[in-house]
Amino acid sequence: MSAGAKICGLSTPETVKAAFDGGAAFLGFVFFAKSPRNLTPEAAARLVEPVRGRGVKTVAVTVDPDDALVDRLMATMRPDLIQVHGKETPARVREIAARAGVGVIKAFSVSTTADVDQAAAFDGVAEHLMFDAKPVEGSALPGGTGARFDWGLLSGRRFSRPHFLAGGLDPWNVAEAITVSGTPLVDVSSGVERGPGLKDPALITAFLDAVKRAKD
Ligand SMILES: O=C(O)c1ccccc1N[C@@H]1O[C@H](COP(=O)(O)O)[C@@H](O)[C@H]1O
Repeated sequence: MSAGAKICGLSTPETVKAAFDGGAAFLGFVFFAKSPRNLTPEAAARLVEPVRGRGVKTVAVTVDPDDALVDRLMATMRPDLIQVHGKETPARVREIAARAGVGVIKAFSVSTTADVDQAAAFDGVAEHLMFDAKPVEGSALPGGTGARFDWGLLSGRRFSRPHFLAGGLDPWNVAEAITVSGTPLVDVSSGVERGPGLKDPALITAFLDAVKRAKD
């Protein structure tokens, strides 16, 4: 069975359509002021309307979200999942899931085996775990930078629910990343862009085709 894919940082109807038509399992929308992909919850609500209830899961990507943002997202965009990409604890992940009434994707910054090990405390708490590359020192963004980590660190790792590999994936390397890591889910942002925050429908299609062809 091929891996499932999340296309992250969508901001136009054309790129939402390309991701949906290409068979993405998850569509991600970013709510982080420093990101070139930042949206308002109201803008994201308009973007997800055409695909709501059509089998694809929508994801609100956040960094240490406060309760006000969680409430606003649930009142407008109504995502299927909330991704948290900051320093959230297992207790905070539980709280966000209970408050929102939807599952949480907890992201980790990885450069060593120990970084992967820390995820054990969230297994069974978060709906999905996501392993992303550690950003370079001083980066304004915790994700969406195109940085990669050693995919082999995930080889043989099993969790109670399917996990994501993220960080520096693109249409040309994703098949190898799936083979090396054995990951069931992949996530991409900058690797399907022609400039910061500018998603390219043709690159989205190429990425999803490469995922379908990959062998795990
Ligand atoms: O994409 C962003 O701008 C972003 C902002 C804040 C938190 C997370 C963000 N992106 C996440 O990082 C992964 C990997 O990005 P890339 O493929 O290396 O560019 C992305 O898919 C999002 O989940």
